[in-house]
Amino acid sequence: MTQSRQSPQSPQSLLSLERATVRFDGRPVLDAVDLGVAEGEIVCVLGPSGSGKSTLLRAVAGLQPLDSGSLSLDGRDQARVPAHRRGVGLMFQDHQLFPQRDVDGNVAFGLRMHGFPRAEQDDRVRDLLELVGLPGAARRGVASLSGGEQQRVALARALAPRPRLLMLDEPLGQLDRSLRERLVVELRELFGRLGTTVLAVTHDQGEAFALADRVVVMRDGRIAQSGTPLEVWQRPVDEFVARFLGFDNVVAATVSGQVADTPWGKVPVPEGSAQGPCALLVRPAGVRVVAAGEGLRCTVAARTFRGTHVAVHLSTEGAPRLEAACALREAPEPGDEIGVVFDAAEVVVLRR
Ligand SMILES: Nc1ncnc2c1ncn2[C@@H]1O[C@H](COP(=O)(O)OP(=O)(O)OP(=O)(O)O)[C@@H](O)[C@H]1O
Repeated sequence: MTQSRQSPQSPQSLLSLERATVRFDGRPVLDAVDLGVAEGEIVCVLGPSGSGKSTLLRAVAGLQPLDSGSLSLDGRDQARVPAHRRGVGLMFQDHQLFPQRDVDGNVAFGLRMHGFPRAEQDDRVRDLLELVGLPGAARRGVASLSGGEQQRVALARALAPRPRLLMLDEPLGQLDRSLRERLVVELRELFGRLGTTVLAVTHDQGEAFALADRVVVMRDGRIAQSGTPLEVWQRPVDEFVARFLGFDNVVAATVSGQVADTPWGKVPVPEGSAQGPCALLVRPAGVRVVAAGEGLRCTVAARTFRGTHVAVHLSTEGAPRLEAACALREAPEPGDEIGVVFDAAEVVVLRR
């Protein structure tokens, strides 16, 4: 497994979970999770529905007690610390703004709760609205704002009490794709500038990879893999993570030396790959189309335009379909008979 940069016990960890476990009806929904989040780090937790992401956030926020294991912030155990004393900020998917209040009333909410003097509240609200790109919006009613603007107000509200840890649950879930892509870049820049430590949960891998310093993939209450976006993308550890990331060229194989025996024939593997039976991933970029008569014989079944390339779906006798990533001008047509060779640099031997 790829190691995270911080061990859960690391003295630099702002947040540290050790064997954190939550059970519902006897079933572990968080199952002995070890996780450290360093000061200033942005960690995104990814995983399919029901894998325990929200339960993890709720446990850190103090909304869900652990059944066993421990959770500390700044090295202090939080078992007996109620939610409102943990100094963490939470922003949920449906951002739950107060519809009857204006923007100022929403952003200043936490500051009023904490008894900040009025002048300081006003200063902070002004600064935060500037920061999230809504200068001068303090008097607007939240109902008159667009979805993206409401999201920014929710973010300003979560940031206002200057939480030492900001937690985001599907922060951009409701928004359309182009707005999400823009906001995620802005968020990363904003958190970097403020030095905010962030633990975010999303099921959108694009969002997680764009936002995070480190990605944590969860499966059935456990951490399947943790690493930088590049590490996880380039070297998914097992078939679950590979398929979750959208890779479909995964087959059972047996590695011997620098070659794997697969239903697609012999596939070269990188030097030093683990030997013996495994699951094998061939990234679409490693499926190279060559002239018919060379390599593995395939027929083009379909093509999908993907903006930067064309995904070409290939059928071949007696083996699962293969996806190849082809340059826009070079993609073969459906029905074409072609040959395929594999590029070892794009092949990953996965843990069984
Ligand atoms: N209060 C509860 N009582 C019983 N079961 C619960 C409770 N809260 C969550 N669960 C169950 O725990 C599992 C994990 O739920 P959780 O909400 O943490 O998953 P998730 O990864 O956030 O999913 P999603 O992406 O759908 O929000 C699910 O099977 C869910 O049904």
